[in-house]
Amino acid sequence: LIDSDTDVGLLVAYIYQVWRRKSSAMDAVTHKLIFSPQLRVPTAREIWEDGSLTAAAILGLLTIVVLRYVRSPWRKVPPSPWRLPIIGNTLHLMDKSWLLSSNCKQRFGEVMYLDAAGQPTIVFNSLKSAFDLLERRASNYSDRPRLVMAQEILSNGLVFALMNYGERWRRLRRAAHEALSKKALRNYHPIQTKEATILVSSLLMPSASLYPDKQFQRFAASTIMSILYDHPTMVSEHDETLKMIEEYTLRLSHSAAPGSNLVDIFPWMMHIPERFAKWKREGGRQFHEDYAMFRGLINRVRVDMANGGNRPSFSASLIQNPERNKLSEPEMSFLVGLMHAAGAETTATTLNWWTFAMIAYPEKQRKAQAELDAVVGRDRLPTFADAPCLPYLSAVIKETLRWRPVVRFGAPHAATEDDWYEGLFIPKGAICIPNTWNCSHDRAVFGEDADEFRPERHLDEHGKLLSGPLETNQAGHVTFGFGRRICVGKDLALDSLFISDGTDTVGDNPGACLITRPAPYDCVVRRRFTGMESILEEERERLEI
Ligand code: HEM
Repeated sequence: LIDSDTDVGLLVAYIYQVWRRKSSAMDAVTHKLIFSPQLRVPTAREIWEDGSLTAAAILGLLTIVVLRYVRSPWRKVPPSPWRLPIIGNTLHLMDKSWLLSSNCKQRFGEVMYLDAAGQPTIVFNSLKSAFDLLERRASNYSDRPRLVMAQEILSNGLVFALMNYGERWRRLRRAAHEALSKKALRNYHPIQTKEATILVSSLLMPSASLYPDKQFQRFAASTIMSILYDHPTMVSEHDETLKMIEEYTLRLSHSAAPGSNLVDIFPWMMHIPERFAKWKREGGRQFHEDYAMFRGLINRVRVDMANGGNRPSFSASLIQNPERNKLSEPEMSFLVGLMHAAGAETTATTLNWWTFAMIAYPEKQRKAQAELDAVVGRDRLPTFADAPCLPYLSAVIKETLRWRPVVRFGAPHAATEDDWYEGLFIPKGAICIPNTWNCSHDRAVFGEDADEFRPERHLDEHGKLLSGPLETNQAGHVTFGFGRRICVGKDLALDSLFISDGTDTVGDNPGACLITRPAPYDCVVRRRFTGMESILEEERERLEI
């Protein structure tokens, strides 16, 4: 009979009454509630007039409150900084440099709790905690938090990366996974090789900017557009299609940023009729425009295929398997469109950090060049076939991704059910954010020199690339996220990074930065040996650039 805090409270009140042997009214209450629901419940007036009954009621209520407090799992949420009324820890969440500081981890530990205006939020500050939950208990941590503006209004629920964990996400993930499988990726190697040749040529041009970011942006955007839509190589960043897609990417990332829309803080605003909410009308109009753009791009591939074109592309592989993928037209259009948003900027910024690392650690640059000279020689450009023989270069890429992860905080996951981790309570619906920076600089995993750029940490004593835990999420690939929501374009990104590495770079180190992209730095790109131009020229002719 006694199976809740209320029952215990009632029992305490009843015992008190029996002890006082006074009130028959209290007997009536307990009898009614526990034994015989037909009995009459005393009125509030009767309780009020019977002094000892009032005392019993207060005692019962106090018992319930104390029990609820003592037993509440919320007392066991992870350590948390002080909170302000109403907004809770919102200011802490917005202070990214504080979240990234070692002070934050030292004070609040590996798993930290923040209350974002009533929304429970968990930050994972160590690789172990992020891995234990987001990866090992992935079935409970693969959902995404609700983003009303970015997902519901601007995208009609179609942004795959923001989708709730469920049937639709699974269907889209399977389709994306197949179109980006290792086998499918081989089809894109010629595109990546061609783009890498253009990149190296443009970096070596005397007019090239001192800060190579523009070239990296063009390379990444053009590569991904060719892979997605078989789009012709983009010679400049002023390409019209590219501009439209980049505007979409910007809109999506702005609208998904925390605190940028009132409707995300007060989701009830979603019920305001459109005629009173301009933001809703504008969002709906924008959705239709974006859909028309993405649909138009896919239709171009369809027309090309109907005319006998058989060049591989991400869109073509989705179009070819309509039965298997079971994707509707809007699902397909937004899935392909998202791939650009997710893959272009991330790849370009990683290349920028790679250049920065080569400048800051010239001895590592020399080592990678020595490996290239030994394996590839000086009379041709490296190819994908060389990759297995270039472990040091692969380690350099892994280390770049670890040392300066382009996304300092991984995409937020959400807990589907209440959970316990090492005695700490993680409530259902909590937003779970991996602090990628802290995870990839975790001294418990990477040692005391975690802040150093040291590609050797990914190699064994014979210079071979380590497999096992290092090959999985435990090291270089933390930057790609965790569990079932891990980046679906990871292998494609690694291929693009591999084929575009390997130029000679010197310059000034502006010091470590906290922001995602390095601050502009001076950099000179120069050829390492004579004859380089003619090799590039031959390659350009072969690839018909
Ligand atoms: C260096 C390059 C890249 C980095 C650092 C990166 C990083 C990430 C991260 C951190 C996530 C979130 C994972 C999580 O929720 O735990 C993610 C998800 C995703 N990435 Fe990437 N990414 C890169 C390149 C790419 C490329 C080239 C593509 C597409 C061709 C891509 C497509 C996606 C998609 C679609 C998702 C959403 C997955 C889902 O929610 O199920 N990414 N990426």
